[in-house]
Amino acid sequence: MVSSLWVVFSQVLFPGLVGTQQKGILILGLDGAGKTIILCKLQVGLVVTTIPTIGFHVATVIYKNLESQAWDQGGQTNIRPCCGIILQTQRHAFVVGSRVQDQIGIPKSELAAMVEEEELRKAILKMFANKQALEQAMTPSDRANAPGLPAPKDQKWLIFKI
Ligand SMILES: Nc1nc2c(ncn2[C@@H]2O[C@H](COP(=O)(O)OP(=O)(O)OP(=O)(O)O)[C@@H](O)[C@H]2O)c(=O)[nH]1
Ligand SMILES: [Mg+2]
Repeated sequence: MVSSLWVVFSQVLFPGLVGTQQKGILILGLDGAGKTIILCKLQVGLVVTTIPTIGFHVATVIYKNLESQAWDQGGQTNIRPCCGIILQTQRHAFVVGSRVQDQIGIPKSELAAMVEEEELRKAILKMFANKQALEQAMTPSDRANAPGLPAPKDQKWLIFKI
């Protein structure tokens, strides 16, 4: 069963999709942000117990006219070796936790490394502020303005709560 999260996720990443399409998604973010849970929820509609991802976790999600291969990169994994995958992947989602303590560890270097790639300079970065159901969660706009998330130069970016 595909969850309503996938409807949000796919519409944010691929607005106005027409006809049957195959698309790739790369999910990046700090360790513990909730990337693997999101991918499992997208894939099987269930919230599962996770362990930290070492390397990549790859899953195919099929919903209506969209078949997507999603790459979930462990937050402790160096971004550089995966640049080839980044460049082949049509869309990129950056997940941040929305609790104050999620700012510790700062995704700045990860994000900076990503947007520094020449091919991604003109990309629109879609960021997902996760853990919104928690009482102490910051709003997406507070999260976007919080320390540690640089406003990338010349980079349009959008933030969505999940
Ligand atoms: N309350 C709450 N907890 C969440 C949410 N998403 C993830 N978590 C918790 O955050 C922890 C880490 O989730 P993961 O999905 O494993 O995080 P990850 O981003 O894949 O982490 P790495 O694989 O280390 O990069 C788990 O204990 C989850 O239960 C959420 O939306 N709400
Ligand atoms: Mg993981």
